[in-house]
Amino acid sequence: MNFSLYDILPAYAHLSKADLDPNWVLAARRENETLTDERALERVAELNGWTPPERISKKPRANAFPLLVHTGAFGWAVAEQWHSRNEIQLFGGGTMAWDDVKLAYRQKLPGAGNLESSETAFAVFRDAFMARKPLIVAAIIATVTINLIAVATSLYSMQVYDRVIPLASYPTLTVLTVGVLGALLLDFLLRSARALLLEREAAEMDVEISEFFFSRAQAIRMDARPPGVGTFAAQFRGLEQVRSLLSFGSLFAVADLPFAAFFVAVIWWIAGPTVALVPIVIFPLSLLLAFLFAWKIRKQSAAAMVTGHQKNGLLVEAFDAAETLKAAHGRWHFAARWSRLVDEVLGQEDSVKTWSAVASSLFAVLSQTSYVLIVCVGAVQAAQNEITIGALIACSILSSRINGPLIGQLPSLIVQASYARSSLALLDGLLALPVEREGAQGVRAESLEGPLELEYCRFAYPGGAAVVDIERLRIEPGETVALIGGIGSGKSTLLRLLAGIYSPTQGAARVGGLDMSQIADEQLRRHMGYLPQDYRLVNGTLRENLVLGLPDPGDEAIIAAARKTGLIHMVTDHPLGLSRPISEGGRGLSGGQRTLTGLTRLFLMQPSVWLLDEPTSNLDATTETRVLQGLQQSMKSGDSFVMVTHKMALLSMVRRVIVLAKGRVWMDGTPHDVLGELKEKAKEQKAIAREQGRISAG
Ligand SMILES: Nc1ncnc2c1ncn2[C@@H]1O[C@H](COP(=O)(O)OP(=O)(O)OP(=O)(O)O)[C@@H](O)[C@H]1O
Repeated sequence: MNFSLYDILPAYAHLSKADLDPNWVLAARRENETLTDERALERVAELNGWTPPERISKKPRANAFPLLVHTGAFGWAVAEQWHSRNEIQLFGGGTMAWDDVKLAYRQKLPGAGNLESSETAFAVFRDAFMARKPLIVAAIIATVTINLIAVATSLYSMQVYDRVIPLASYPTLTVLTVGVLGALLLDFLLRSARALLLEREAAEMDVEISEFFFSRAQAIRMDARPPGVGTFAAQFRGLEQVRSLLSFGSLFAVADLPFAAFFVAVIWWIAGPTVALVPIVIFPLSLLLAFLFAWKIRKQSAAAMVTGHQKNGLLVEAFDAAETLKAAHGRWHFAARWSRLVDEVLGQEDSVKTWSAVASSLFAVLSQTSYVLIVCVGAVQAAQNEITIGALIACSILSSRINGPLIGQLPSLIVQASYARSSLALLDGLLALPVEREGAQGVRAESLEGPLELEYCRFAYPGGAAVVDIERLRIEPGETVALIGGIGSGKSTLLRLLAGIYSPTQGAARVGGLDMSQIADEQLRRHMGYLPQDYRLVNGTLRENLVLGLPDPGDEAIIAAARKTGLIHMVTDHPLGLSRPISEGGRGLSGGQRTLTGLTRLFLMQPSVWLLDEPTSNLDATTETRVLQGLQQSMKSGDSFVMVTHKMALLSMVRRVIVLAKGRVWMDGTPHDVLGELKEKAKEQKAIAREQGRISAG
């Protein structure tokens, strides 16, 4: 039998603790790939946009496993570890001689980033940078050579003035000119190669870093997410600010810094300490001033950045809540807030701009002053025959090299550095937020079958009091439960805790005896089918929304599920059917249509635990009946079912009702008992109200 990647890649992802996108197969299936041949992995990586697989040519060490191996006889397999000196252990049982392995690969799967690391944002950039050591070494060699060539051109001028002109020595001039032109050609080639190579690498670094931060942001625990979407998104722009500071252009400027000392040494060597004293004083003075400016604008640039993010947040909110704003005639209120923020940003940026303009002029003047003083001091020395005219010319050329490139870029570098510093602090804040189940690193249990349990479970939103406080709650497999209670009593929050979307602030939430916070997210999500109250769709097609995060079951299964929920009308009413486009957030669809899409997705998913938050609140009576029948058909006998509802009529479809009040379990029993108790309580309250009415009337 010839095993294909279809069979073994999920096992490889499982062993490498990676979160394999279930739709990875789609692209290959579209191309009718069998994925059994030697090149299959390279093609899969290319079709899915993954980084190309790393070929392992030498005998791997124990820490290099798991590996994907291809053998001529059996096709693809996953090597788990060494079995003996020359044999490898294969996933699913069996061993194989290493010599029989034709090809071995390591494949980096997207999202398999080291998300649990508590690195700082700076460390993320630094590591990406340091991972490219050979290139950095090449860049350093090029930088050294380019600077040496700069010395060569100044020495050329010195020789021309001192040796060629006085003696009219044309052969020497020819030799020197050819030599220096050759050096300039080399300079051009080195600069171009350095820029080309490094910019290409910089683009790769960008992809790597932005993917890291994107996955990290997506992995942030739901209950720890910052509330402002727009503000949160704007923080991401900080990545670009840091990136532009760390661009190779600015790094070259900084790399030139040590050469300033080298050029001063050359000036000293050519013209002696008196001339060298000029750059020795002016260069450090420029640097000192640069640090002073940086310190001066730091506070303002940080403030401008925060306000800029708030501006972005307001913009997103204004678009998101456009309908409410229009209905409430609240546009002016937002316009006023917008103008206030714009003024604030302008005010804060104003001082940054002023200081950077002052810095620009000052550095330009300092650079000129350095040149003038070198010429002036050099002229005195030349007049006293202490140095030659050639040496004077060479020193003036070198002075422009000391103050030129770096000092010229300093003002913009200072501003960039200041913004980048604030951005790094914000990105650090993002990295400090707790992530779900450490990305893909959680425990992968054999099975999650078993009860849902909460024990001494308290949950509070950031900065708030506990909204759920439950000592013990156990929902057995196969149980059907309705969660009811007044508005704001904590039903939705409790459902999210049961779904593992939120983690308890105190206590534990378990499924099948395992703490949910320990279980790999992907396994937990496959087990738990959670339908939020306001189901949002994502930009794409209806089909994409229906199979989001699921292995594509094919159109027939989708249509069958859509028939069960009634979503089928939405499919047949549109000329594009399942390919009907869905706009961001599912705008353009009714609330009921969005809920049906979410429900159909759950039917396709076939979870073991169904957690539905007011699933029928947007549905008409006929659709509600159809959906409930569909649910009963779709649920397997051991599936647990928990539904938040305000509709008392729905209690007949469950065996247990839990009533919440102020986040605590107030009543818990069969629908008959709970409804009876609720009626009793209502009667008591009426009697108390009547009594109070009589007393106050009397
Ligand atoms: N994202 C949030 N941040 C802060 N507080 C929240 C958040 N979501 C809900 N709350 C608060 O938690 C409490 C419980 O809210 P929850 O949505 O769980 O109640 P509920 O019983 O589902 O209400 P409803 O019947 O209105 O849907 C409420 O007081 C609410 O104000």
